[in-house]
Amino acid sequence: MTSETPRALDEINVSRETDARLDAYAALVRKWSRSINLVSKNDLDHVRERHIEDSLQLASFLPKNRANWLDIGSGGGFPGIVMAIVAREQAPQTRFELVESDARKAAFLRTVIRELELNATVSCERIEAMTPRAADIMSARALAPLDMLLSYADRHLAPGGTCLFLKGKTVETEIHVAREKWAFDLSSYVSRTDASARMLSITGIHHV
Ligand SMILES: C[S@@+](CC[C@H](N)C(=O)[O-])C[C@H]1O[C@@H](n2cnc3c(N)ncnc32)[C@H](O)[C@@H]1O
Repeated sequence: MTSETPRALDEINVSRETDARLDAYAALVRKWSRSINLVSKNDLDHVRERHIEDSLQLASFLPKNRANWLDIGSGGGFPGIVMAIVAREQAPQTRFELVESDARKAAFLRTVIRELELNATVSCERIEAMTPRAADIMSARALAPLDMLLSYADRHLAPGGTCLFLKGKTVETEIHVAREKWAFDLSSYVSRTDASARMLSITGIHHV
């Protein structure tokens, strides 16, 4: 097993305007969930606590300078839309691309981007089929095991770029398996929404 000592994540404060946008986004998730499956039925009354707060943990990694942020397997927009909402005020020079292969979810994401006036686009494609993006930051939540995410990063991350992955309780095993194929620098952070989950920040990815 791997033994990176997880650290604590910084507390995130958002303005009243950003908070209102996050609430408007949660309302859109609930509305569209009547026809498409964006979050589980059990989570519909807890979108803010279970999905938005979890995604918000990446906000302290918003870049200070102009940057391209690639969120893959975005689904209903976690964490990509949440980051684009925070960035609208805190890092407006950051441009987001959300990759989602399901056409109905991609249509939902485009609606949110339009209604909340976000600096983001949606690519309705499979990540494996896309031309390399040279992203400064790549994020993913609940998409694939770490070794697969690193193969996507190897293709789509710019040199010196950073991956931010929200991972559940299998994280230690996933890190162990990934280390058989990949060398990388890892910082691990304890999730504020679930003590057994981790936020991973990964740089310097290359094949072993
Ligand atoms: C389990 S959901 C997670 C969605 C979101 N990230 C979240 O945390 O709620 C995974 C999403 O990734 C999309 N997806 C799965 N494989 C993909 C691929 N290879 N390329 C692009 N999107 C993919 C699916 O359509 C689905 O919406």
